[in-house]
Amino acid sequence: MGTLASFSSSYFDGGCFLKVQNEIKDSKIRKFFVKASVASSTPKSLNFSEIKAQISEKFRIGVLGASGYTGSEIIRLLVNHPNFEITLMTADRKAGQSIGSVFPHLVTQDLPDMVAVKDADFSNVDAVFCCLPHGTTQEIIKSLPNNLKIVDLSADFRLRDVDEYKEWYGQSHKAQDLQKEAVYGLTEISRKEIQNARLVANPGCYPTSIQLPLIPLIKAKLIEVRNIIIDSKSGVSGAGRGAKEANLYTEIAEGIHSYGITRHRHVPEIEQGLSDAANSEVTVSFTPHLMPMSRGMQSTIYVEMAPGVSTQDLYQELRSFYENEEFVTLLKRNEVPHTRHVRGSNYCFMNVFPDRIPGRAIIISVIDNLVKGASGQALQNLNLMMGNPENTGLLYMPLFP
Ligand SMILES: NC(=O)C1=CN([C@@H]2O[C@H](COP(=O)(O)OP(=O)(O)OC[C@H]3O[C@@H](n4cnc5c(N)ncnc54)[C@H](OP(=O)(O)O)[C@@H]3O)[C@@H](O)[C@H]2O)C=CC1
Ligand SMILES: CC(=O)N[C@@H](CCC(=O)OP(=O)(O)O)C(=O)O
Repeated sequence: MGTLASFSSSYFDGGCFLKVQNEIKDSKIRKFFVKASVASSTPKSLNFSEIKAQISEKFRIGVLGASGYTGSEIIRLLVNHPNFEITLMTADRKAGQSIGSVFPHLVTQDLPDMVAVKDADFSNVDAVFCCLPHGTTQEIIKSLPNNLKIVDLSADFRLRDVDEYKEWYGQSHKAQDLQKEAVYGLTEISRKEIQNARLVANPGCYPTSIQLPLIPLIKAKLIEVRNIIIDSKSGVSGAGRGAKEANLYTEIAEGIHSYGITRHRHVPEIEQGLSDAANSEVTVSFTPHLMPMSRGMQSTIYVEMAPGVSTQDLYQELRSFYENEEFVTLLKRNEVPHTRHVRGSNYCFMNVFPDRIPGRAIIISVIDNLVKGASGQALQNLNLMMGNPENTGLLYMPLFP
């Protein structure tokens, strides 16, 4: 099998993987190569024992809430991950079912059946993605073995102030010690802290699309922190898979509507992140809208620039802040970000435009709410926490058309 090393180097050096792929007889090793092809960071050449070691030493991953939209999205990403292997999946009403029966698009995957959280065996798991509704999440996380690394996709550990949590989420926090430990996981902003965290609070989808463009501009003092107006739009998968009358096709199709006006629970999360960046209290006007599309999110943000600052300055700042970032892309001047151009990917596309009113600018950012707004960013974070290159398993191009 010494030839494997040359297969690997010929693939990694020459990009001729498809040609050699069929010559690799061992299906497990072939699978490894297929998976490695999505990880840009895979070493240039590996010998056989290194390959074996990588195959057998995958981290064992639990997905809590595998029967939901963010759960199924993390599974979609994980099945092609070279260093992670799903060993546990949980559901609530759908406990006992196979993933293929609940999500037919995943029927080809050989995965464990879903079990109830109370019946889950965590001895077989190194890390979990917690894709559960807020409120229930904190109690479940509190009951997990404390050697597990956790990325929580719910809102339960995002707000540092437990009184604020109570005010916006209508219940007292039941895991306040863990809340103190949690690191807010906006990857591009808090990479170092995330690397050393045991529990990461993955940001909400709206806050991700809003904070990514605003934090660098606020830190550089290029925009006024008063008078920030944010208009956001989300696809319906943002509301989860649970059946709700308000999310019926007839209620969503052929129109859009605003909701949560002045009181959406992402307001304190957005203000917490922007206030940290400003080192002073920031308040925002934020109105989300529901769009007749399954996935995608756009935030259109109206800001007042600091005296003497131009949109060119905002553009330059975002360009230098994100120039080495894999997943945040500042488009060329005048190019308009579209949600359809990031669909199914972990990218955030953004741009800055001069307003007609002097001194004001309009910033547009787009993400896929289920990927950069949820499961993709969660995987980016767990990669960091487990010592993997951050982009591992995330280099899918957007699905278009
Ligand atoms: N959808 C999105 O775009 C985003 C969602 N989030 C957050 O991620 C989390 C998951 O969201 P999403 O996947 O959309 O939600 P879904 O409603 O689609 O899925 C919820 C999951 O949790 C399980 N579940 C529900 N109640 C319980 C319970 N009491 N005990 C154990 N398991 C339970 C469900 O199981 P079963 O199906 O068997 O009932 C299902 O697997 C939420 O906190 C959400 O706010 C964050 C960012 C974006
Ligand atoms: C369209 C839609 O309903 N979206 C959800 C936000 C999704 C999200 O990010 O929620 P978490 O904060 O729980 O993670 C909402 O407005 O509540």
